[in-house]
Amino acid sequence: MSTETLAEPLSRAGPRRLGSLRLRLMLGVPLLSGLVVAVFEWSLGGFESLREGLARTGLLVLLLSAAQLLFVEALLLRPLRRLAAGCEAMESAPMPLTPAADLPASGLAAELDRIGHAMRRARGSLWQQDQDARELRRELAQQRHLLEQARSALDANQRELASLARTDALTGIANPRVFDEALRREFKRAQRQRGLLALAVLDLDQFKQFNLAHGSVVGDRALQRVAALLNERFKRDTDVVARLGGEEFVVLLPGFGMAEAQGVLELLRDELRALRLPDGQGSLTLSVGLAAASPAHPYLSAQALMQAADEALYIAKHAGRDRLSLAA
Ligand SMILES: Nc1nc2c(ncn2[C@@H]2O[C@H](COP(=O)(O)OP(=O)(O)OP(=O)(O)O)[C@@H](O)[C@H]2O)c(=O)[nH]1
Repeated sequence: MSTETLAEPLSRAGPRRLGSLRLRLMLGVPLLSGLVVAVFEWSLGGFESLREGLARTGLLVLLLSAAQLLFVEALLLRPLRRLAAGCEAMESAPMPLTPAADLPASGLAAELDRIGHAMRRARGSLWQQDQDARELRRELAQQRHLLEQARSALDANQRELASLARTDALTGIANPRVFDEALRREFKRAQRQRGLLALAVLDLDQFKQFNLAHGSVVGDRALQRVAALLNERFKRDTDVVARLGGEEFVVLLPGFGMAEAQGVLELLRDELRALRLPDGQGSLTLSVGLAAASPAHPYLSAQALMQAADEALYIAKHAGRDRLSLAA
């Protein structure tokens, strides 16, 4: 049974109810006893006079009342009041515990005091457990909050890592791995659908000289400008622009044949030549090797298409740079 259940009826027996109990005992028991004695004596021989009988009965009632008052007060009501007070105290914060040595040693009062004492101890212990549980709940909420923060930081790190694994750190465009995947995917699609696929390898001319003349920091910014220009020019969903490494870039144009791709790449070369480089540091030119797969001009594999574009670039370089060369 919980202490609340135990405490309720006892604490409800407050001072008013105990007072009424005392009144009933004080009046009822002596009157009843006096009446019984009077009837008994009268049956044995009767009183000499009615007055004498009434006086003896009244005296008896008074004596019994006094004795009963002492008995009820000392042995019953006082301990009950203490017990009720203990129960009321259980409704609030724990009371300081009475040391066991202070409790009466024996008798009804001692028993009731022990019960009250035990109930207060139980209440104190429950109160303490409740406090501990609240503290634990607070700590748990804090830990949960920290865990949420750590989880979202981890998610952000994972997203960043995934992005780093797919992009070129300097320019932010796709890296060779992403390009390889796209080339294989688009080549298979073009084969399946008997479509067109153009592939251009682009290499900045004399970039070593540019770096030497302007420094590698300016060289880095020039590479970023070129990447941004490529991104702007080739922005269809299916276009793929990547940096293969150093000053070499690649563009994959699904749906484009040789002539169409050549047209946009020549425009790009013009734009690059006119590109304002950081701090007005001269200009750059571009050599391009272009290959295109079509039903009329198929390639055996994606690697073969790539190799054809590479060979075309080699020819453009050896023919004097700053030009676009078509694969045979
Ligand atoms: N600033 C900068 N330079 C780079 C980077 N990667 C490669 N390079 C430089 O690019 C230059 C490439 O030189 P080369 O391979 O000789 O090519 P090139 O000078 O452009 O000559 P051609 O290709 O024959 O026209 C080297 O000096 C590299 O150090 C980079 O990320 N930043």
